[in-house]
Amino acid sequence: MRASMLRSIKSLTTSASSHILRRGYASEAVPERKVAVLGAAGGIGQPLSLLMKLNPLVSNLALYDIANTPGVAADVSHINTRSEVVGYASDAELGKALEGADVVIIPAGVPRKPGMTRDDLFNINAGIVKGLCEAIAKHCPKALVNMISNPVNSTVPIAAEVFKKAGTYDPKRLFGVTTLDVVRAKTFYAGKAMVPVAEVNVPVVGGHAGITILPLFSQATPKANLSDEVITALTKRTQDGGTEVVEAKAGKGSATLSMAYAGAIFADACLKGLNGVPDVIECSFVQSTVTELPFFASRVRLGKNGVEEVLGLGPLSDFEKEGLEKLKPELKSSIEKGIKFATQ
Ligand SMILES: NC(=O)c1ccc[n+]([C@@H]2O[C@H](COP(=O)([O-])OP(=O)(O)OC[C@H]3O[C@@H](n4cnc5c(N)ncnc54)[C@H](O)[C@@H]3O)[C@@H](O)[C@H]2O)c1
Ligand SMILES: O=C(O)C[C@H](O)C(=O)O
Repeated sequence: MRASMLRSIKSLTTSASSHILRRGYASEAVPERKVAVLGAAGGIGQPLSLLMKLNPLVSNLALYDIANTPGVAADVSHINTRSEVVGYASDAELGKALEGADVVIIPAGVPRKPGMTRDDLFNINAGIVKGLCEAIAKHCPKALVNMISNPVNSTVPIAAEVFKKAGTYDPKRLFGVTTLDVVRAKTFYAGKAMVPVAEVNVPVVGGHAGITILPLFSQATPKANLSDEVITALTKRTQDGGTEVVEAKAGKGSATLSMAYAGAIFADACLKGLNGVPDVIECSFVQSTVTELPFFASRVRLGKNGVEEVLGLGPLSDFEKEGLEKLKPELKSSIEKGIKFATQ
């Protein structure tokens, strides 16, 4: 049983790496890339560190947390893949963790408990994110920052203001990770449309909290003839996906495994973009002119400098147009809350 499981994991990583290598460059041309995970010993941080260790595009993996880092780093470092793993365990070591990083992934911060909104995490997580972004501005100002810590609708504007204050802000390099919304929308859609989940594409736009999450099922592929009732239910389930997990975990945190998967997909897309792989497109919460709001999640083309192009929304159904107008006041206020926190 154990041997066959190990064989499956090995074949999974081998086929994943050869697939990635096939998509743009020969193995000998894969550049050196350092990825830093801040909050690496947490519920998301641990499986995300594992998945980044399995990614053949990573040459150096820096695992930083304020608690339990040595054990996680030692454990992950024994895996026989390309990257060299170093753990960094205290504030004094944060600079070294960040130095030379191409991509910094931030899952540091507290998760929700049942009955809480993501905004209820603001008071603790805003300060954590601010401190980490100050260090990024100092030690790796050119890194692509993948913000996972909630509330994403506010933590991304906080990061932008910290970088502006430090004189290092480049909107092309700051991303709110909304990939889990896309992962959920794809899974739920495949279940209802009875299509192979691996073939499904669904853009999810707006933000990352409740009604600010707007899946565009009218653009989902493969096409399926779903009723308005089913589309409404799919939309609600995608918007409440995080809460579904928080309630199921009953006080033991929020999504960690599916988030690690989503975070690994997004970081991999950033690395591919940096490496010059063409046509890498993912949804992300970025500085945007797609609507009147200064930050908005939509499909983004990734390239050698981060965001190469923020893509528009495409044609929306009446239901989606209504959802778009409804989400704007909440998203605007979360963005303003983040900006106010960071500028005062
Ligand atoms: N964007 C998304 O889709 C998404 C999905 C799931 C969870 N989240 C968010 O991700 C965050 C982390 O969730 P989790 O379940 O991993 O929580 P967790 O409590 O299991 O882990 C958080 C980790 O962050 C560490 N940490 C705290 N302060 C730190 C600091 N200053 N520097 C470095 N590390 C620090 C903690 O020691 C801990 O190991 C939460 O805010 C959660 O809401 C976002
Ligand atoms: O719901 C949460 O609090 C965590 C995360 O944002 C999620 O969508 O799962």
